[in-house]
Amino acid sequence: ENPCCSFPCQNGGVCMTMGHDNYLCDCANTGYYGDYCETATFWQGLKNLLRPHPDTTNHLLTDPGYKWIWDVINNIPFLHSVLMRLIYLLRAEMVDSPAVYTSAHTYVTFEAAANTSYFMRGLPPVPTDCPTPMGVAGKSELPDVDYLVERLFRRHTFTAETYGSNLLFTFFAQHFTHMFFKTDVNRGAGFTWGGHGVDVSHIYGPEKDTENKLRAFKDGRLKTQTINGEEWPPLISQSPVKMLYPANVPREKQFAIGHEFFGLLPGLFVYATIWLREHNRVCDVLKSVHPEWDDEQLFQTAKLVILGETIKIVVEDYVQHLSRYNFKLTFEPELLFGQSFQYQNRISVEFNHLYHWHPLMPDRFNISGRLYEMPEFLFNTDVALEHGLTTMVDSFARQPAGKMTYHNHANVTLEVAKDTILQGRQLRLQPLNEYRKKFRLHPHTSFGDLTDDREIAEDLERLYGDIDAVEFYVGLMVEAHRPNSMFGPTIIEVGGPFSVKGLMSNPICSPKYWRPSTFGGDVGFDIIKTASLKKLFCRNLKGECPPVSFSVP
Ligand code: HEM
Ligand SMILES: COC(=O)[C@@H](C)c1ccc(-c2ccccc2)c(F)c1
Repeated sequence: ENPCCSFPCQNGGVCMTMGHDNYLCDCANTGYYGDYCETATFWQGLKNLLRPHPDTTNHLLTDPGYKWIWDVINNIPFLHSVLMRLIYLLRAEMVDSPAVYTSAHTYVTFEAAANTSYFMRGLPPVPTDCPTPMGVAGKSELPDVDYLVERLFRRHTFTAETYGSNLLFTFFAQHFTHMFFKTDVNRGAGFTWGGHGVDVSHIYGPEKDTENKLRAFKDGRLKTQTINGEEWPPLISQSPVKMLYPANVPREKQFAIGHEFFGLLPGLFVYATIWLREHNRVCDVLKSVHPEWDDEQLFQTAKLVILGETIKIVVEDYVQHLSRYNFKLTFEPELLFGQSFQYQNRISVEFNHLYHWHPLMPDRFNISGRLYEMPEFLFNTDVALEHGLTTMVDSFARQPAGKMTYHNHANVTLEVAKDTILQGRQLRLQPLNEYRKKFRLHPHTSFGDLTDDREIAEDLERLYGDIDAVEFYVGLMVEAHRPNSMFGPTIIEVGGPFSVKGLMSNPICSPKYWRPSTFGGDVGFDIIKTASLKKLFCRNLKGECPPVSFSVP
């Protein structure tokens, strides 16, 4: 058997087989040494002393008892900037850049860096010639997936998200992440057809041809149609882009949106419409300042402003909400100028899997008193037009999201959960505990340490046999949440680095882009710097603006 199957090398050391029975741990550039890279060098030891355990950091940042400290720090610009820069750098450094692994190789390849059809891998696949599917731990067979989904995921009664997250949050998560989580099902789970970052392809299309079909080619604007006095996305008859609708949706009810899958839910349609209106609004603002500009310059510049607004809102509204930090998170690319930072990103398959937040979805939707069961809501292209956008937003703002935990998958999403586990097996993802170690968390020592539900702990023990054999997605879904947190520690400590790196490594954050002239002067730059979720909606809705935020009012 392959001696690297037990993942013997610690602290980022690389396991290299030496003949059929031996191995070597390559500790180069890790700050550690020894047979297993287990001993810290002097400087690494010092750094380790200065860096509190992630659970401690999270506690300090989220526990209400310390809120007053952060209220002070948030108002001391110098101190706030130092800490914000630290978060950027400490999170981003945990993400390999350039990418080193693909799902097809257990060793470093140039292909990993060069071939963007691959999702990146945070950890290489489990070698194929190992005693068990998870390396050496656990049984020779992994648990039956159907049993796992029924036993762990099926929702019995809806559990609301602890801190009041609403459906605006749920649909924002789905809408935003589908911009870069685009598994190329034809090639397999390790492949993507997406663009590896915040490229706003979900608004403008995945490539130039779609973008050209969505454009009006007048004043920089995107095509719209007016229905009941409101602007909406065009129909595919006006913009013949590829859209995935089921056969029961007639063509004259099929809308043209930047992402082919966004006919799936009215929540995605609402966000697509809001961003479409915002793009056209920005074009009008830019045109008033630059009457000399042609359609192309107005379009390209508005697109850059929309991209900037997206990252601003994701950092300061969305991640601020889900991290539950009392420290104010800010989008300030200038903090990284002069630092060693790579403005490049690669989406990893582990980030994709950990972001399968289907439990956030309710079983039915309450649109101003009218209840829609899931089957009636899916691919429904009438509901938003019937109620009007303002009512849709108001209803989503008031409806609670589901909690990201076990026994909370709506029926219609059970199949997806099953798919995710199967894909994890196909991709030979390493056990949850190996990811915890890579992201500086202690490995779980027992099933009781992993989940707070005793019956599930006993059941998983019987199924997996060893805590070191628990699979990635299954482990994430049952993991006990941290106090004051929406998720388990592994989702936060693994998702955090991928999220922060993906946001701050965007080209517009680099010194050559991040300046007024890129965005049409201060007018465009200020739209980005003052963007917020509330403004995004309230500037683009008719009538009185609903209570827009990511929490129920
Ligand atoms: C009723 C609501 C939803 C339905 C019916 C649904 C359905 C699906 C389906 C059918 C897939 C493809 C599954 C596969 O074959 O791999 C998928 C993928 C995915 N879903 Fe959902 N989903 C819903 C809500 C959400 C939400 C709220 C999120 C939150 C982030 C989310 C995140 C994802 C992600 C990250 C993927 C992987 C996409 C890819 O790699 O191509 N989904 N979903
Ligand atoms: C991890 O600490 C951080 O850096 C904070 C700011 C942070 C950042 C990002 C996330 C995050 C995790 C999973 C998916 C999306 C975002 C998160 F949960 C926390």
